[in-house]
Amino acid sequence: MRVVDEEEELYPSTPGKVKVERSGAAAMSGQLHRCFASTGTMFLWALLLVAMTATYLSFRSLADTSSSRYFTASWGGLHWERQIRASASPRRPPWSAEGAGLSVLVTGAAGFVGAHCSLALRKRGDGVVGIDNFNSYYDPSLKKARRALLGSHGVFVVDGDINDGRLLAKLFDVVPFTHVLHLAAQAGVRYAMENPSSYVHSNIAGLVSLLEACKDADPQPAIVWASSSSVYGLNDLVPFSEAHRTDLPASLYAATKKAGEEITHTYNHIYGLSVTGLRFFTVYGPWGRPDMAYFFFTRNILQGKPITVYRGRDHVDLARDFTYIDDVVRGSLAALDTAGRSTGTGGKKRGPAPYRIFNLGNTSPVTVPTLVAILERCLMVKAKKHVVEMPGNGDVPFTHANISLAREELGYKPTTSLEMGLKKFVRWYLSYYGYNRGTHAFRNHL
Ligand SMILES: O=C(O)[C@H]1O[C@H](OP(=O)(O)OP(=O)(O)OC[C@H]2O[C@@H](n3ccc(=O)[nH]c3=O)[C@H](O)[C@@H]2O)[C@H](O)[C@@H](O)[C@@H]1O
Repeated sequence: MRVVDEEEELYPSTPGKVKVERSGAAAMSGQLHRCFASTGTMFLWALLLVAMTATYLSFRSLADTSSSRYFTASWGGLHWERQIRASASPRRPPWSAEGAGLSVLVTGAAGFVGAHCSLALRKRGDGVVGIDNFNSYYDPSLKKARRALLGSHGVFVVDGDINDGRLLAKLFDVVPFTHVLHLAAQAGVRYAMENPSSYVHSNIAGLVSLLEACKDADPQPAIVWASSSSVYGLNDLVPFSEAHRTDLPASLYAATKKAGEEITHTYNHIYGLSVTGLRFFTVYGPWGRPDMAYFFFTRNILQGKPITVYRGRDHVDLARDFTYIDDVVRGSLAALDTAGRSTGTGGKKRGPAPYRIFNLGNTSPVTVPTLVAILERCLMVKAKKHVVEMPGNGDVPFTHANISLAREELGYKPTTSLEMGLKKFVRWYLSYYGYNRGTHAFRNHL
């Protein structure tokens, strides 16, 4: 009885397959027992039963070792492969001014930065395939809307998890991706105290699973991935430069991003994978993440609900180097364009490959009260502010990027002020969610 219970837990979405075989085998043995009573025949059938049980057990262990829960995944098949190939094919000829198009696997493609980057790549003629697990960290309907937008531009997004090694291997089998833009992650600084294991699942285990697939792929892709400004942690030298220490994380989120930098370094060192880590600084904009302050402040202000504004020690305001999505997209695409090749084949390094890290910030920090004041102006509604001392929840008092390195090597040059970017965000927010009261006034105002 207990065995069956455990199985139900193991195969929650496929109760039929394995159990049917087993109960089928048991029923069959009963019938056989009645029909063939002679000892010799019984012995033969007993042997057959043992063989069947052995086959079943080896199938089960295979299922276990290859992450059985993915056996039911809705991917695979000729039609699916055709969709993947079509989506991955660059649409600009190799002799075009920009050169041959890239073929990019974007993880977290239904996420905020992932959707914007996928769209930008597609628009300039690169091939893009997305993968996203559509988890419910925030409203999955927003992720699905982003996927629909991508679909309307010919970008196919696979519904799957980067921890599914079989799926990743299949994708690399079907398409020789030139690049991977790895943006799938468990984001959010403060949520790490609520659900620490989700950070390990996505940012550590998921990253390793992806790197394993990349190192085995032939050709190996170049990897550009999202690290975070949070790796600077308690570093108090400003502006934050790539040369500063990053061994003082203030949150588990930051620690997993820092670990990601070390893990990618290992794969670069052992397998010759070309790696570029981008330290994003509080990225915001249209189609953004509802868990971020600017987003839910907007919602609460419009709904007349209070917002909590954290303040640092000695009444010092918190500040962030808020960076507009379009600037980050330009930096990310430049990172893909300048990424040198991976050098390994057959899982073996054939020579040194590039390992790079860049800050992608705005270089002009803004305090949280100023962020609120800008939103109040955009929304023409006064916020109900509730100012509290910053709780010990992983937040750092300020961030400020030095972007010299990205400017030199990527030509990165952010051009959007927080005022301008928030205007665009609010315009999108109102058009996406609709807001009956005074929508027209807002439209004219923006
Ligand atoms: O730069 C980064 O690397 C990180 O930027 C953001 O993290 P964070 O800067 O904390 O962004 P928000 O959660 O939007 O918070 C912005 C500011 O508002 C403050 N805040 C947040 C929430 C709140 O209720 N009240 C409040 O004052 C925070 O303390 C922080 O100073 C993202 O959420 C992370 O995923 C990302 O990695």
